[in-house]
Amino acid sequence: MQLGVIGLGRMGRIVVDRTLDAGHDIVAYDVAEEAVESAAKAGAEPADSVADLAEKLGEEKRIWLMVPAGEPVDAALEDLEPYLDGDDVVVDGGNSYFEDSVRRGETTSAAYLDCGTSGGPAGAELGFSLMVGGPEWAYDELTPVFDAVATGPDGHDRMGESGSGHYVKMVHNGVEYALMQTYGEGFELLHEGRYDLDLEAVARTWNNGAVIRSWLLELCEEAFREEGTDLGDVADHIAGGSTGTWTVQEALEQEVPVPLIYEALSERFGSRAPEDGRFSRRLANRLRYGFGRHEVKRD
Ligand SMILES: NC(=O)C1=CN([C@@H]2O[C@H](COP(=O)(O)OP(=O)(O)OC[C@H]3O[C@@H](n4cnc5c(N)ncnc54)[C@H](O)[C@@H]3O)[C@@H](O)[C@H]2O)C=CC1
Ligand SMILES: O=C(CO)[C@H](O)[C@H](O)COP(=O)(O)O
Repeated sequence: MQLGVIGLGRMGRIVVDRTLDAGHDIVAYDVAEEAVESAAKAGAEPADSVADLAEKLGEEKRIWLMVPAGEPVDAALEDLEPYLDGDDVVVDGGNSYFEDSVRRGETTSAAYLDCGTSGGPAGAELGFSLMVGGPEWAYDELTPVFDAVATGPDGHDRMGESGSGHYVKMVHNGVEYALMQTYGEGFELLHEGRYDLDLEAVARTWNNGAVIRSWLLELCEEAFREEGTDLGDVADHIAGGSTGTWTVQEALEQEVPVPLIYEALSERFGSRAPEDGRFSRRLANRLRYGFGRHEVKRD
């Protein structure tokens, strides 16, 4: 299949590499020229604008957006719109707000798939977990691409109608915040508590057979190994927060209690006020590098 990929950063580049490896033909565009050059070196056909990308694609266009959520998605869709019709398919693989995706599904001429993507740059070799919303025929049509980008056929599924993919990913991120918070609290107690513990050894032991083993706990182990058991100069500051905020807003609207997700979100907001460093938040700061290659804020 021929696929256009717009947005060649940490995540989009993985979409390019994995689909090329699976034998698909890629046309690649990014506002950053060096990202396009690098994708071309890997085997993609370079495009120098969204219009150029659309013109290089055949009659039935299949396009994957992997740009930051919000205005960049609308900008790319506006440039694509003159080239699209109902036989085309556009996938938004970023962390877009689900109501934006519903709106875009209604206003874009192509079939629109909202695709929640999990696994992060650190999971590139394994492939991603993909949560897809939108028209069934478009999901079926893109299945060979989803097979390549995901861990395999079990790593993606159609969640339901338009918006449902990004809705599921939003809640996934709320869970991610709460898990990070609870690991942080446990390790903070162990760090401040009565024994002089090697936290890398604790995490490694837990990761081998314990009930609470997980990929995030493996990333805790990696953080202690690379930063030291006291996390060295990792700052008490957690960035991000948009998907967690949407999760809490939606929970309030649905009258579903989500106290753990709310507490995790408020810890992030609290971390941005000047105060004494909190160990749990410093660990969360470092874990975001582990799974997302987000910048580690340092003192
Ligand atoms: N990094 C992560 O762990 C994950 C990120 N995501 C989501 O995936 C999307 C992309 O994230 P990353 O790759 O991490 O971001 P990134 O910042 O590494 O890459 C974004 C790329 O989009 C390009 N870009 C921005 N505006 C553009 C436009 N109008 N036209 C063409 N290119 C444009 C930038 O030059 C950059 O190369 C975001 O929505 C993010 O929330 C989803 C899951 C995990
Ligand atoms: O979706 C992701 C992981 O699943 C991204 O890494 C996202 O950036 C995480 O959210 P935040 O930036 O609010 O920590």
